Amino acid sequence: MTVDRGTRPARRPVPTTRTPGDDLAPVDVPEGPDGSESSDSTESSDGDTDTASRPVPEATVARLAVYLRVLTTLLAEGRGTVSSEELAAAAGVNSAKLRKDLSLIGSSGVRGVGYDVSRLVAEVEATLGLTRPHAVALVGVGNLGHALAGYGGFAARGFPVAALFDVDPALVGTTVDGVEVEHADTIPRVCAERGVTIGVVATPASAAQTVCDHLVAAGVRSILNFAPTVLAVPAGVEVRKVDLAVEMQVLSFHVARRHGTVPAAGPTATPRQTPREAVSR
Ligand SMILES: NC(=O)c1ccc[n+]([C@@H]2O[C@H](COP(=O)([O-])OP(=O)(O)OC[C@H]3O[C@@H](n4cnc5c(N)ncnc54)[C@H](O)[C@@H]3O)[C@@H](O)[C@H]2O)c1
Repeated sequence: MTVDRGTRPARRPVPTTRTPGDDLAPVDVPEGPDGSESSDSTESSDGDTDTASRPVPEATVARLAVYLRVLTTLLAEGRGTVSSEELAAAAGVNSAKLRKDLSLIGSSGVRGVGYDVSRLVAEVEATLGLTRPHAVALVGVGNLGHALAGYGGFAARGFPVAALFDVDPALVGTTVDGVEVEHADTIPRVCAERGVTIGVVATPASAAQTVCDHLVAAGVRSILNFAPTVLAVPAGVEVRKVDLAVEMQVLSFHVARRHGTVPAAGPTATPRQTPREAVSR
């Protein structure tokens, strides 16, 4: 899966207050076996005038979102600065990795002081494209969709639910958290009118591609898909697939490995059971 980096806003200039060689300098941290960050791991931001044009690895993007959650809490508490160690601990990563991540977006701390919280929030938000809210349309207001639509945390983090769609006559016309459920036939018109930028698909798999096509036709370029199917989209449209069962399978793998029940070399081992469905992310 890829992350659309083309729309990333230009990085704000960062004052060069860091002392050369201080302990907050970006550190080269080798990444995991997927090698996802290897292409960027040997460069420091020192003297690099092209940080904003370099791709930010997807694993870093995911961690930036976690750092932002911690930072916004600190900001709300009135904190002016935070050390890399404190921020890393709160985010659940090691501090070298955190410094490396932040160096990739051109952020650096000051020795003995740490990072300026409000400036770091602005820099991470700019990198994640969060300088303006993203109107979200959710399609399929069933068990999952209803729960997602009613979760206030999305709006609080810049993703207000602007539209809800379903085809069930019993649902169309009802409201969830003040937003009316409209018929899915109106997706193109309503999404265009409300400037929807993110579509969430929470329909059965059989309806997901059609729904996705309607969202794309309405100009939606980012889709979060909960349905257990792979969606085909044109170039320039990003799809992220969420599958909690896959996450649990990964957890299961780690538990099994800890207990020594997973052979080191999988291909030669006798498979326990073939999964009914292979899900790609
Ligand atoms: N990714 C995950 O971790 C995860 C977890 C739970 C459920 N799911 C998936 O999410 C989807 C929804 O699950 P659920 O339990 O809420 O199902 P549900 O049956 O309760 O809800 C589905 C809703 O989609 C609506 N719908 C059907 N066709 C539609 C269309 N063409 N346009 C608009 N709406 C339409 C239905 O009327 C219904 O309200 C399923 O595909 C399910 O497999 C994924």
